[in-house]
Amino acid sequence: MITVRGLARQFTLRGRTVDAVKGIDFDVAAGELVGFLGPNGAGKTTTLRMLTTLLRPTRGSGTVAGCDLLTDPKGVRRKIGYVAQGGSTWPESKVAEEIELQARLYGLSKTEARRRGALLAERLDLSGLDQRPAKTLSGGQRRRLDIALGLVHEPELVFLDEPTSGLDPQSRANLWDHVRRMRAEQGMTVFLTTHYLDEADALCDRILVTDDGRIVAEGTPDELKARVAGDSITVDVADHVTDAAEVVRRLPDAREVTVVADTVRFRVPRGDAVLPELLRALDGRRITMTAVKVNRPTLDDVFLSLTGRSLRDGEAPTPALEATHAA
Ligand SMILES: Nc1ncnc2c1ncn2[C@@H]1O[C@H](COP(=O)(O)OP(=O)(O)OP(=O)(O)O)[C@@H](O)[C@H]1O
Repeated sequence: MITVRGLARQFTLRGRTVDAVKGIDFDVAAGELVGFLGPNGAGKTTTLRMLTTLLRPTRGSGTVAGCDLLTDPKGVRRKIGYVAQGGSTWPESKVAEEIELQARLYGLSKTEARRRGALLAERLDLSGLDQRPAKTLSGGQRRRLDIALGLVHEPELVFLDEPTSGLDPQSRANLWDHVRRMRAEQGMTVFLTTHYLDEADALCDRILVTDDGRIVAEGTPDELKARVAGDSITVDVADHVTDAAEVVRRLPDAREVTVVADTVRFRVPRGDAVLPELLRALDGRRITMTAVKVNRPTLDDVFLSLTGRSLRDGEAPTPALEATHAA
């Protein structure tokens, strides 16, 4: 459904060149729900804008829904749906009017526009709201209306840019249910961008992990997590964090030791087995531990082990201690 080779985009702003996307390759099969996961500025929106023909690539090639990105952009646009970050509703228009108008813009008859509007409203839980002006909807309802507008012409492939950005946890989970159901009922292919780890984990069949304009890993959430062998341990200390990191580095099989503020993080094959020795060693150096946590691998660990940075909070580890291996 999507094939992309060497896709790149450069911007020039006030004499400065930014390589937003640095030559990426990937494929998406029909019916897949694929997530493009990465931190702010990784190049997700730029990639999406190229795939939806809103932005011309500087280099590379691709086909989207069977049409060539460079030579047949109109063909691509006819076959896809695109739900942008900001949405595109008129604040004063009523929900049903908005959906029907969008359907009419795609050339559907009045009757067909009404039929599809009613169907989408029902599928996206908007039926009771069809006479409400868009400006009175909640954030979650608004996003569902945006999705309805992107699906009105029954595309075989839909692009969602950060679909749950700014929503509260309950509305996000609710939107995931809707996306899953729409995909199952309509057999659509879905390609979405997100910087939420839980969203990628819960929703996507496959994830492309991106950073700084490149794809750094891809796989199912489980495959990606399986790459990061072992548990992650986080130790908070009251003081002497550098000494605590030294203690950790001497533990058998400890790796990826990083320090942020008063916290030492590292990875070992079995977290529970190493704790007694860790406690003894810290005690021996008179270092006061204030908290300790043992976690199974997450997608954030995958990102951390690939890039040395956390996707969750953008924090940078202390460079001197980055990825230090046990002596
Ligand atoms: N029109 C533009 N002119 C100059 N630089 C741009 C332009 N659009 C994007 N960039 C730069 O390209 C890089 C990638 O931006 P992009 O918006 O694609 O990232 P993103 O992963 O979607 O981030 P976010 O999650 O914040 O939306 C950033 O450094 C951004 O500042």
